[in-house]
Amino acid sequence: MLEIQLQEVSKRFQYEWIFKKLSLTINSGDALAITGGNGSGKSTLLKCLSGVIPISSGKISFKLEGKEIDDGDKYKFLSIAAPYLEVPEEFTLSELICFHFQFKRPLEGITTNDLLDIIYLKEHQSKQIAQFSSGMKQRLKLGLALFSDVPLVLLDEPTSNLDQKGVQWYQDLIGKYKRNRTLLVCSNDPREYEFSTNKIALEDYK
Ligand SMILES: Nc1ncnc2c1ncn2[C@@H]1O[C@H](COP(=O)(O)OP(=O)(O)OP(=O)(O)O)[C@@H](O)[C@H]1O
Repeated sequence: MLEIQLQEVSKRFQYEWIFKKLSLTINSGDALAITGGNGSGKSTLLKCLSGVIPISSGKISFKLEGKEIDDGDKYKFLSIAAPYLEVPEEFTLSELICFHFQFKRPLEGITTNDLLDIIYLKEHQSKQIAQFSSGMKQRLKLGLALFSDVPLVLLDEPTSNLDQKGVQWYQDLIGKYKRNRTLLVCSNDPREYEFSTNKIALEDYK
């Protein structure tokens, strides 16, 4: 059971405040939509939450079964799919999945073969990622994030580069595999977060 608490969290780049005094509790199993116009700070907030970049003030705490997790260990409990996160292009698909699951265990009961089927890329398993289309890469990123056995899944613009079939696939995937995990989705597209249980708009924290 992972609980995330944000206490008066603010972030600025040089003299530009991106968001200010954001306080929020995200309970285990919540599906939170983080909305806001272009440039409002959605990706910045996700990066702060994952520990990729520091916050300017306030506190973000992760508590697992009531015990606070050290900042340096937070990455172990989360997975991310985002447009700015690249996957190593020199690997084949099978090699990459195998590599990824050496660091993050797959969801219980899911094998590499299952994942290849679910992301409908089985016939491309021996192809180098460099030769993937943008939609194929996106299905791969979503698959790796959702099928990692972590209590927190962070998704930034999850349907970017997906066609209509891909959007439907994404919605079905969340329905089937969210399980009891916490999900945070940064988005401007309601189709990406229609399942959400809570929603914040970053315009409210300027
Ligand atoms: N490393 C950085 N240095 C300086 N400014 C930055 C940096 N990263 C982001 N910003 C600024 O922070 C603001 C928020 O950007 P961010 O990418 O978080 O917005 P967003 O809501 O995710 O936008 P979009 O919907 O277009 O993806 C922008 O003004 C952006 O220029």
